Amino acid sequence: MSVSIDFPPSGLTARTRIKICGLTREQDVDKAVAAGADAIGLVFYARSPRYVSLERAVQLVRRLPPFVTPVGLFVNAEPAQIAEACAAIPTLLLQFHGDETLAQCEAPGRPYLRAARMMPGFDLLDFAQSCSSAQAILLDAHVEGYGGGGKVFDWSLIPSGVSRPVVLSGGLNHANVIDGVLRVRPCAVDVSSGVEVGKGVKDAALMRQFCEAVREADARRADADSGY
Ligand SMILES: O=C(O)c1ccccc1N[C@@H]1O[C@H](COP(=O)(O)O)[C@@H](O)[C@H]1O
Repeated sequence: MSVSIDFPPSGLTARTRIKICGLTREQDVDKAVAAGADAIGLVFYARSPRYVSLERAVQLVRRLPPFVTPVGLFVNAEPAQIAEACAAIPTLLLQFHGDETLAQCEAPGRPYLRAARMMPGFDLLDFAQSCSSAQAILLDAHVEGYGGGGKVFDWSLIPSGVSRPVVLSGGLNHANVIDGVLRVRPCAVDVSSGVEVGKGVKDAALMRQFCEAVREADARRADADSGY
């Protein structure tokens, strides 16, 4: 039986969720949670400078309180690697950031985010239609090496009427995220480079400033929506 999930239009989203990605150290997990992250990203892509082994990821996930979601980021991974991660971390939400097919995204049987690498000419409407089982489409800049490049893409490339909720990503930081939330109205934002002092090394103050900026954007958005 196929199940279709109805999602709230972005205007009804109570608050913009925050994912902080590329964590490699316990102290950064604690600080991300304290700053207000709803999700933390664990990069299982071996070519990334933010790569964590599964053993390390399990240690990091143990730090999480209830209701903070661990997200496993994969780039063209072998099914066995994904299955092993799902078994070791039962609450893992999957993020596919490579060239995975729909069948490969659905095979683990877990909720997943599908990354779209935005560039002029990319048909996001068609892409979202083809990922109908994705919990959300994560919009990132098209960069060499698949992602985590700290590059902002042209938000005017996002058409209206995308058929899945969107997560805004790509070069976000505390200075530009308010504009991003107000313009794109995503269900969530995702940041990595913009809260780092070194690859995989996060900064407590930058994470806090980022989360505060998102809350500020939500307040402005609520005011705008209520006609203040
Ligand atoms: O973080 C990485 O190293 C990475 C590697 C391969 C694919 C994606 C990766 N990170 C994701 O990229 C986006 C944007 O990150 P940034 O804020 O521009 O640095 C984000 O979704 C990360 O999860």
